[in-house]
Amino acid sequence: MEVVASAPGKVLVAGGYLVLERPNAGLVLSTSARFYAIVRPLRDELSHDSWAWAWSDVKVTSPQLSREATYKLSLKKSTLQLTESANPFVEQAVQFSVAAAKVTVTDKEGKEALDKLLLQGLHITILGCNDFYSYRNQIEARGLPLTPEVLLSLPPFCSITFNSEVANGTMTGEKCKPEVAKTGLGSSAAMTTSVVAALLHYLGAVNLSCLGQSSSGSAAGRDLDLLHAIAQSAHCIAQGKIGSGFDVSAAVYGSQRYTRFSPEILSSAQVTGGHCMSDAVADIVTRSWDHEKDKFSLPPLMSLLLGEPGTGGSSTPSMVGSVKQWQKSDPQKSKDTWTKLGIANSMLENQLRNLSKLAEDHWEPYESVLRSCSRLMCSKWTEVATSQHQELIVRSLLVARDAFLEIRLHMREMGIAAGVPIEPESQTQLLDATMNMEGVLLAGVPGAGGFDAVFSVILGDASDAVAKAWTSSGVLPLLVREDPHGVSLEACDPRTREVSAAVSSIQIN
Ligand SMILES: Nc1ncnc2c1ncn2[C@@H]1O[C@H](COP(=O)(O)OP(=O)(O)O)[C@@H](O)[C@H]1O
Ligand SMILES: C[C@@](O)(CCOP(=O)(O)OP(=O)(O)O)CC(=O)O
Repeated sequence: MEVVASAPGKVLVAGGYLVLERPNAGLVLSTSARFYAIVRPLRDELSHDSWAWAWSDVKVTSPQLSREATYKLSLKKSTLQLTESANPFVEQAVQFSVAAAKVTVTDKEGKEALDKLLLQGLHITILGCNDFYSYRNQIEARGLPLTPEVLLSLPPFCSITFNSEVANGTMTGEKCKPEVAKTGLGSSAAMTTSVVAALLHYLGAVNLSCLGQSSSGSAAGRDLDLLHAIAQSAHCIAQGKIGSGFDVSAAVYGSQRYTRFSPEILSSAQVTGGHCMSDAVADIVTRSWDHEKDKFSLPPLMSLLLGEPGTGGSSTPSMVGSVKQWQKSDPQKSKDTWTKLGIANSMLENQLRNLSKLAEDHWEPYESVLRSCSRLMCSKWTEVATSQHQELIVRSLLVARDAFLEIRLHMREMGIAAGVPIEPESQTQLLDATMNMEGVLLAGVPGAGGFDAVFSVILGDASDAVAKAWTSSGVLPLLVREDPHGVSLEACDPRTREVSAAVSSIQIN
């Protein structure tokens, strides 16, 4: 038996920093970039004395990193014997998932099957879509143009390039491993979630075959909540800190309006540091997880485009630290900025929701006015509204833009006050220029901000023109798009799918 599960990467379009504190919300879009985890047994046959084994084996294969790690798994404690950690996210995902399966699979038949699967050993293969990684340097080094077509020509699940050691801390005298050059889509959250999903399904703790019918309270909804609790815990322990968790939530449930869980939920898992797995997991699964994930995605005929300006990387934890420091040192001003940001975030959300509703209720006028606006700069949008509904639609588009400009303004203010480059000048120029292009609704820095990436929300078919304009100004347009689906059970190894797609395209040609 083989189980393949996948989970998406994310883009936080609004709510950066604020989402760290309940009850502020973040608007997060999940993407077409996915991590895949494949779980199969290490051995098919078990010897007659296997029932007495205290240990089984786990092998983790990462073809893109040309890495293979093997571990001994304690069947009693659900812990891996670690001499040197190779991939803390996967290691924690394995420990938490095995412990969760033991805690939740309680029927006799299920337990017997679980024991057998564990004795057979676990072989986990991990694959991340190219969209998670930055290829900008190699493209430039080869003198190729910064176009999506060049990215498309890369083989799927390419080997991963590392940032140069100089860029990664050796200058400060620390000896550290080279870091993967990333695009900022939340690789650790998508990877952890895919591994937890594949393992929990493989071990019989959840059934991911009927995810289509998930709603809160349904069996599929409860399975997703268990998967979320385990993935979130494993992710926090591996990361050594508790962030807002919007990345894991998007990897599990897809695009959403997210309000964080209370960090106290993870206090016992944190105290044990993941060493006494069964106690930690028994505690985690009985806690009442209070994160909120309301349905939210882009209205129809709007698409998400990401670009890599390639001016360097930013460190989210240190930016968060500086913002928190500023909150302490200037409580009055920071509260004021956060209140304004909160209002603007809600305004943006409400307008996007309003547009989705208008599309649902008045599809024809919606479609025609969005198509017209997609060919014009925003200053001309009001001119093309020819009915009352279209006027409402255009008004809503313009209010959404204004709310977003307000968000950018206060994020910049916050960056200046905290002394961190949340929307640095080079990004401001690019974003202003982008927001003035035909058919562009929004352009901003995702998540914590910084130099690494920009996103844009674009009407109708205007994305190609924006991508071309970005290419000519040295910004690499990425292939990734919004895809509201969260975690998913896959029919097969994605590499075989890519091969059959390639074969069929050869036959067609
Ligand atoms: N394709 C892959 N296969 C296996 N491990 C991967 C792969 N891509 C990334 N990783 C690992 O995932 C982790 C990503 O962590 P991090 O850099 O903190 O990610 P992020 O900031 O994107 O969440 C690293 O430990 C890295 O080695
Ligand atoms: C500041 C934040 O609110 C948003 C950070 O968003 P990013 O998308 O920038 O995240 P990373 O992938 O961790 O770099 C921190 C948080 O919510 O945890």
